[in-house]
This record gives sequence, C-alpha cells and structure tokens, in this order.
Amino acid sequence: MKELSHLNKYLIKYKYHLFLGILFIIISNVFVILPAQIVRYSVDIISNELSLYDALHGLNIQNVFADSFATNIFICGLAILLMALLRGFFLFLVRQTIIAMSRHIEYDLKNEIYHHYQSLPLSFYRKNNTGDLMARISEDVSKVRMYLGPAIMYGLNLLTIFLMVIPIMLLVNVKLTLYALIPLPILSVSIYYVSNIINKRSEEIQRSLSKLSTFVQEAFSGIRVLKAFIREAHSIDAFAKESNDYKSRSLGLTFVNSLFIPLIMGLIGLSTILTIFIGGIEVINGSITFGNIAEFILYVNMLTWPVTALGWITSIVQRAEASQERINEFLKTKNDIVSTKNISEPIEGAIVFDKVNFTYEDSNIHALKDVSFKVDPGESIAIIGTTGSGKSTIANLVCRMFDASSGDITIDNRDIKDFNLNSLRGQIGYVPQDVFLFSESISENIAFGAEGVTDEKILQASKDADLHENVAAFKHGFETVLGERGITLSGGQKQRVSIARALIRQPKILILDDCLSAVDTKTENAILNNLQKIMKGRTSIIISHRVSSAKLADKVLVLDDGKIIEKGTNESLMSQNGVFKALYDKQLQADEVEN
Ligand SMILES: Nc1ncnc2c1ncn2[C@@H]1O[C@H](COP(=O)(O)OP(=O)(O)OP(=O)(O)O)[C@@H](O)[C@H]1O
Repeated sequence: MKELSHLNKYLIKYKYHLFLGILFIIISNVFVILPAQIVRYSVDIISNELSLYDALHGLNIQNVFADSFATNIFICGLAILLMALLRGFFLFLVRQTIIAMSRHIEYDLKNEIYHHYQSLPLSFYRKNNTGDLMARISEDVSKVRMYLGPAIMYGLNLLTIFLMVIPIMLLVNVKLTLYALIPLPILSVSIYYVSNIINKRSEEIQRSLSKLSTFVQEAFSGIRVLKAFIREAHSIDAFAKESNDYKSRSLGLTFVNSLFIPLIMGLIGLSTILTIFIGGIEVINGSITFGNIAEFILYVNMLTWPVTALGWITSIVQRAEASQERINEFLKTKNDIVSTKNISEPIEGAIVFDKVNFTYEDSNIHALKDVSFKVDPGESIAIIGTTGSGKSTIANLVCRMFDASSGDITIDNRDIKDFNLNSLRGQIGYVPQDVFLFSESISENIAFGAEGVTDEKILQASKDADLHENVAAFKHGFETVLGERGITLSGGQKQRVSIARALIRQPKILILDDCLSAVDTKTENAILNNLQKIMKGRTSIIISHRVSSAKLADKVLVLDDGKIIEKGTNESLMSQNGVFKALYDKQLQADEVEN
C-alpha cells in the first residue's frame, strides 16, 4: 500500500464523495438486513399460525383468521418489495459517489502524469519507449482506478455488512453462525487465486492483441513496400500466426472462466446446505425457529458476494500497487534541464560555443568534441558535414534539448542555462530534420504554437517558405487537411510547411536542420534568398550535408566526427583545397550526372 499512498491526496480532495458513499453503503445494507428479519417473522407466523388455523376447522372465525393472516403476509411482502426498491436506489447513490469519485481521480491522475511528461527533457523520451509511456497513462491508470472505485466500494461494503450481520447472526445462534461461515474463507482464498490466473491470462491476451494491432498497423502503413517486395503471402501467414496466438490465449481464459462460476456456486451451495443441516438440528433441539433458518440462509447469501469480492479486491489492490509503482517511478523523474536564473528577456541572437563537448548518455556516443564557434546577431552560419558528424546535436544544444557535457554555451553573453526555457525556445524557430505534421489543416500546422496568428501572417509565412503556390493549387487551400484524414504532402512540401511554421513565430534565432534536403536546388535557392530578407537582424543556423546550402551564409563550419575541421566564409573555403572544396566538387559531379 506504500505506493498507493500517493493517491491519498486525491481521496482527501474527494472526501465528500467518499463519506457520502460510506453512508449510502450503510443505508443500502440496512435495507438488505431488514427483509431477512421480515422473512423470519413471516415464516414463523406461517408455521405457528397454520396449526391454529387447522384447530379452528369448521368454525366461522377460521375465515376471519385466514383473512387477517393473509393481510399480514401481504404487508410483509409489500415491505420486502419496498425495501428492495430502496436498496436499489441507495446502491445507485453509492455508485454515483464512489465510482464517480474514481473517475474524477482517474482524470486528475492522467492530467498529473501528462503534465509531468511534458516537463521532462528529450533524454527521458530517448530512454523510455513510446509504448511504455502510453501504457502508464492508460493501462496503469485504469488499474489504479479499479482500486479507487470498485475495490474501495466493495471493500467498504464487505466491512459494513460484516459488522452489521455477524452480530445479528451470533445473537441468534453461535453454533449455526460458525458452521454457516466455514466455507466463506475457502471461497475467498479460491477466488483470489482464480482471479490472479484470470488477470494474468487477460494481460497475456492484451499483449497478444496489441502485437496483432501493431502488426496490422505496420502492414497498412508499409503497404507500398509490402507490395513492391511481393510480401503479401508472407504477410497473410504472419497475420494468421499472430491471430492464432490470440485465439489460443482467449480459449485458455474461457476455460478458467468456465470453472470460475461453478466453483463459486458450489461453495455458496455448501454454505446453504450446512445452514439447513445444522439449523434443522437446532430447531429439533428447540434453540431456534424455522424462521431463523430462512433468515440465516438469507444472511449467508448476503455475505457470500462480499466474501467473494474479498479475493477479487486483494488481487485488484495488488495490481494497482504495481501500476502505481510504475507511475510513481515516472512522477519521481526530475527534469534536469531547468533554468538557473529564469531570465525571460527578448534576445538579440548572439551565440557562442566554447570548447563544447557532448556525449549522448544512452549510446555513449561522443557527438561533439571541443566545438567552438561564434555567431553574431543577424549573422547566418552554415554547418556542413557528413552524416553522423554532429550537426543536429549542435541544434539540440542551442534549443537546450540537452545540456553540454562540458564547455560553455552562451546566448547574448549569458549562460544558456540562465534563460527561462519557454522564453528561450519561444524565440527560436526550429525546423527539425524529421518533419512532423499533425493531422490537421495546413493553416493549423503553420500556426502551431505561435501567438497572435492572422490569415495574413499565415499567407506571408507560406510565401516566405515558397509554399504558397502549392497550397493555392489545393482545392481547399490552407484549409486542406493533412495526414490520415486528408491528403499526403510530398517530402519537399512537408519540409516547407515546417519552415513556414518556424518563420511565422518571427524567431530571433532560426535553425534549419537539413530541412531543404527534399527540395530541388531551385526551390532551395528561392527559400534561402527569402530567408536573407526575413532574417535581417536575426540569427540563422543552416544545417546541411549539401554544400549548396552554404553559399548564402555569412560563415561556414565544416564538421567531421564531432570536430570542426574547417571554418570560414563560403569563398575562403572554396579557395582552400580542403574538405569543403572536395565536398563541393563531389556534389557538383553528382548533380551533373543526375541532370
Ligand atoms: N538521441 C541520441 N541518442 C544517442 N545517440 C545519438 C542521438 N542522436 C544522435 N546520436 C548519435 O550522435 C552522433 C551525431 O548525430 P547527429 O544527429 O548530430 O549527426 P548529424 O550530423 O546531424 O547527422 P545527419 O546528417 O545524418 O542527421 C551520431 O553518431 C548519432 O548516432
């Protein structure tokens, strides 16, 4: 229960739901116990007065007696019916308080987890896979809710009904009480074991189902590759195999479920038989009445479901504890990318890297080695290098997705760590290498995260990103929906939507991370020319493995294996016979061959 104590703050928050729930449980149980007593009364008057009725045989008064007797029984019947209705009403209120409370807490907990996820750095997402993150916010929270709702509700019900019924039973007859209760612990323990088996099997089925869904999803999204490589038959076989696994696991669960109900029924039946048998002996001995046996059978039935629930509750609480432990593990993860001075001022855009080293914790790759460079406000710098040379890592450090392992990074002569993260990132327009567009309209994708967006600004940003003509050709223009619900853009079009998204923020620092790779050289030139105008007075970092991207930049850095191997202007580097010039010649040749 240690891990579940995290939820106590929520139980306190919803204390009125809980208190009312307890009150309604007690009231609903009163309406279960009273009918049993009415049944005892009815059975006793039937057995006592039947002999009196026989004794009045032949007398006129016999009919009068029969009428009053029938009225009595009728009133008892009505009272039982009324109490059943009242019990139903209070059970409704119990669910409306306790189960509703669990839904409120589920909502709060999901928000707490999601809020925490959002505050965690990129390195956290590298260490944990998406499936795991999703499982904690969905499956684990659902298991915790089972504790907060059904487990608490049935647990309280069990407690109150025991406290109310057992004393009444003991008052009637101690021996009969003990015999009637013997099978109940066996019932509870068996249910605990069986529900553990059921839960384990259900989880296996869930895993098998998610494997099946992942398989189908991949097959559909990769359908082009699948068809091109004539893998349809193989895909069908693989699907049948996964599907078969799901089927056999489901049949296994059905088998256990089939044993479950007969087991409960058997044990409940045993309790009833013992009650009747021992109760019969006690009636013969004259210590109880027939009505007491009827009353006891009802009490035993009242107790069986809560006792059955005990095994089930234990299993739920154990699973909730394990889930909450996993959730707490994430909630305790601290964000190490925090601001030291929380400065939220407009920046000029001067960037200095001084002997910066960076090693990725998870892969231990030393991605930047003693990297030093300086960009003044309003300057543009091109970072050129082969794949894996560390270009994107520089972009990540400027956006403070990670902190340098050693060395200093300053912006406007202040340590980058001094800035408030949101303020810093809000002034950077970052166009990542792997473009991500949402399944929304083009205008919503461009306006993403920017403030004070107008149609004019969207139009201007798309013109600056050389996207406007493409959008104009679509039937719905900027309202064209992208992704699964809409059309698919070409790689180059996607990159330009992503550039427009960065430009609309009018950033002080613009980072283009190899985001012109899918556009032709003509479009690349047009975009870079536009950028020269827009980025006047702002800093741009243009990352590319294509030398052509460097020609409009004020400065060029050439990276190789995490080190700066050449530095200068486009012209100065072209005049040296170094790596930059060699790359230029190689790419020129490649372009000529293509053309
Ligand atoms: N998140 C990460 N975790 C671990 N290692 C990483 C991560 N990102 C990059 N690396 C490694 O760091 C090195 C530099 O990667 P980086 O992405 O900076 O290269 P790049 O020059 O941008 O390459 P490309 O042009 O192919 O994008 C590579 O060896 C890469 O495998």
